[in-house]
Amino acid sequence: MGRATAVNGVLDVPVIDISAWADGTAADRAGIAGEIDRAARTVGFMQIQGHGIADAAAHAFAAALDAFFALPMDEKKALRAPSPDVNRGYTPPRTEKLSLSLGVPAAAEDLFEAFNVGAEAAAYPDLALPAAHYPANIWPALPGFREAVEEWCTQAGGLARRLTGIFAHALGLPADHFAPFTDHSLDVLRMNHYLLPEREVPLDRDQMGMGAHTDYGIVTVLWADRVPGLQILDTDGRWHDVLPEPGCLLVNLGDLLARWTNDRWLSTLHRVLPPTDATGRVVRRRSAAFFHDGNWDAEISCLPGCVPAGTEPLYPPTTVGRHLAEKLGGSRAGKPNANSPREAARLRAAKGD
Ligand SMILES: O=C(O)CCC(=O)C(=O)O
Ligand SMILES: [Fe+2]
Repeated sequence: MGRATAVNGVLDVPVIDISAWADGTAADRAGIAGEIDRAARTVGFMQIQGHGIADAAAHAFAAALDAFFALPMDEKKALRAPSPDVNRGYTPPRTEKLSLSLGVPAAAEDLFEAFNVGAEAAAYPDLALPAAHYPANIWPALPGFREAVEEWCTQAGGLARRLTGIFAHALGLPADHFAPFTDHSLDVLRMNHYLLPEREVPLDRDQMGMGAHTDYGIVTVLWADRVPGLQILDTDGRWHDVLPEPGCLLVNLGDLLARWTNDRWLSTLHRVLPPTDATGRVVRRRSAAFFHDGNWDAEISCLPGCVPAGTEPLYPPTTVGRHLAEKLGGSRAGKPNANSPREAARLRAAKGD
């Protein structure tokens, strides 16, 4: 595992321009893959420039997200999933505890409200996928909302898939290595909104916007307001603020890449503090995490080249479906996940704020 560069205590989340990936020379591609490998080994987060997603798609998506969260609470609550196991629809504020996805208790429910959409079994009629893992989406009756959100999923999903091609190169694997793990990937978009009504009492110190967690899948494409709140944990156990540079999308690696690479690549712990202004008032912040999580039935075990001779892999084999169910059972259904001991230990060892 490498070490991230901090300058005056501020962690450098590398900006990586991938625009030359498609048509560049072999040297261009090797350069991009090398930068990705370095960021993946040292930080687990990166800022992708040259991603090719038009500003117009981001603006239309942000407008849709605003229109949704501005709906009256009773209309939003009518869009809740029938049970917490169904990772779709609306999640009211103070419903989830993300740190339970690691099995670490939290004093209070996380502040965020969210709206989730994802891959549906109906999109793969030939595969007879289980509806429990690929449930139908729940859409609000907001003109243009579904179109803007689906377009964002197409764009973010395209970027995630392009990135897995770069990851394969960076790991010395065939270009299409990840294809059999992702041809019916369980992708989910979680739109997050951090806001408190004016009348709320001041927040407790341990109130989280979103509790500490790692992302569960392969790779996350994270669109976020340039409002402080997001923090990532470095390999020395210190939290650092992260703000995306204008025009960049944040990208972070999820647990499956850590498992495949035996922690050569990092699934970085992150959290969101309640976003506040200089006077300590909570201000509005928006983000949207597109999770490229892999096929629910894909088996995940360590890549052969990543286990040093004479040692055992750091993680036991699992399937995407089992791993996601354990994680979501923690965050959404309040059942502490006992199967993330390595990530939980990293959080427990984190230094105070
Ligand atoms: O709000 C953010 O910036 C991060 C959100 C996040 O980590 C998530 O949705 O998994
Ligand atoms: Fe996350």
